[in-house]
Amino acid sequence: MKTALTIAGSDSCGGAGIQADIKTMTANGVYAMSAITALTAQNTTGVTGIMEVTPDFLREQLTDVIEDIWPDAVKIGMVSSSGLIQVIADTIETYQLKNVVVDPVMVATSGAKLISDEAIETLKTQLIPKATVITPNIPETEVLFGKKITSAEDMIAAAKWISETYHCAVLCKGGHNMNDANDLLYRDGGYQWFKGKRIDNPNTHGTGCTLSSAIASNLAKGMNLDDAVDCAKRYISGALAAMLDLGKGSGPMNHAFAVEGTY
Ligand SMILES: Nc1ncnc2c1ncn2[C@@H]1O[C@H](COP(=O)(O)OP(=O)(O)OP(=O)(O)O)[C@@H](O)[C@H]1O
Ligand SMILES: Cc1ncc(COP(=O)(O)O)c(N)n1
Repeated sequence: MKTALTIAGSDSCGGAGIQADIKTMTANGVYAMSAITALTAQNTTGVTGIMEVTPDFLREQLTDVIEDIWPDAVKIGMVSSSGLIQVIADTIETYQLKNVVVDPVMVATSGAKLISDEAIETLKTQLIPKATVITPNIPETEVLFGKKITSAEDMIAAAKWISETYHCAVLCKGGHNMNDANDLLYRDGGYQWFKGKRIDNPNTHGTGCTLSSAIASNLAKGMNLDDAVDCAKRYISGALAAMLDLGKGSGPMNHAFAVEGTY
């Protein structure tokens, strides 16, 4: 069985972060492992608390996992401080980890800031250049690009600039566009659109975590990046279309929409 490791924050309500990642990896047929960067106390209406692990404890989790079970792919989500980002960057280098998907999580759907300003700089200089692909949403792309994005042409220009600057593939997600759900993949000097039908579902907590984990799962299984994104896009569309409706805010998706529940 192929394996994938998520390095991310825990979401107590189970829709995003480590919990979404493990559900997604499991539903996509790979063995999921985790190294937790922070505990969050949150639900579908907001984040009330964040308790980070120490850089040493993150390093210990990563070393224990990697030296025992080799991860065929790695997904990195919420990492809120520079010290933790540096540990992850060092670990990628030390073990020469491959198929590294970085979701540069900055702000939760509910509005809470999940990274410090200083950590954004470390993310840019230390982690993004080590990624196979990064998966920013539109606001995150604007932060990395330094300019507003108001059109499909802007998405292409931003993804091209980020890809050429940091030497990684860039999947600029269009979930924040109100008219469609088209994502743009810029890699190797060219781009491709992954078109999605917008699903009329207000429950989008954890969509970014889920998409990036599905891409990591597909890379672990040996798919090339284009196929990995294409299959991941179909998985997230299915999870959204299942129309789970839980909680008082923007609720989670049904990650197990294609999993048989009776044994
Ligand atoms: N209503 C929708 N219908 C169909 N696809 C959607 C919808 N909303 C988001 N998506 C898709 O979900 C994926 C995640 O995109 P999005 O831009 O929402 O990421 P995000 O903002 O990082 O997510 P998060 O909500 O976790 O912060 C993308 O493939 C996007 O196209
Ligand atoms: C631990 C953790 N990681 C990531 C997110 C972002 O997901 P979303 O923007 O869908 O809330 C989150 N809310 N919590």
